[in-house]
Amino acid sequence: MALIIFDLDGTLVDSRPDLVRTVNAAMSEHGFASVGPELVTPWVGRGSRVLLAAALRHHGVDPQAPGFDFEAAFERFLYHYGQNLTIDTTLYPDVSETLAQLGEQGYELAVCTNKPERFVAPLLQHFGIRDRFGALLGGDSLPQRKPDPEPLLHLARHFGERPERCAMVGDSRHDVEAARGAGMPVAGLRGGYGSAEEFELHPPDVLIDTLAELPAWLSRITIAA
Ligand SMILES: O=C(O)COP(=O)(O)O
Ligand SMILES: [Mg+2]
Repeated sequence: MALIIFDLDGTLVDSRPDLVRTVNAAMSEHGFASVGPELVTPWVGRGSRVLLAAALRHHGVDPQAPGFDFEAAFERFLYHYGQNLTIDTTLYPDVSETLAQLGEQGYELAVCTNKPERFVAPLLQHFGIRDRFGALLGGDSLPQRKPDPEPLLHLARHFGERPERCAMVGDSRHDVEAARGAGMPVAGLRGGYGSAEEFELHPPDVLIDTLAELPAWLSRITIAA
């Protein structure tokens, strides 16, 4: 048995439109105008606090300024996040089929995302793929989050697997860095939220354009179920 760990945003789902909605709804409470996906996308990937802080900085607010109540702003941000979770978010092509195929092949599957934990199961449930995964980790589930390797190592321990018998699949450098730190092979999905240059600087073991390419890669490396 082997474990495949999936990133969520930019890997299983394209949540960009709803993340833009969330940012804009939260910023409108501070009186700021809407911004587009080209600005918001690079802010995503290191968790919601980093996303909110980037949005505030863009609008000229120092999130660490002594007079600014970041925790209150974050609570409102999470409220809007929950309200805008599945409006325009889509499942990427081939995701359902590939997860089903990998499950049938005997792989354990898990999600490791920097998205807040409370939104992970509802989002997967919305697309009917929640039950494919034996474990879900969000960005606030542990003290560490990607690119720290600990969440991946935590999942490996949870399933009783050695890291070299696990694999990571993600769309950003944070996924590659976390996998490298954990000693796990990693597949990089092109076309997610990470830029092409990111994968040049942080190359995964394989670059794929769709999850449908995963089973062939997995059968080539040594973690075969
Ligand atoms: O919420 C984020 O920062 C990104 O989440 P991801 O780790 O699923 O890409
Ligand atoms: Mg991602």
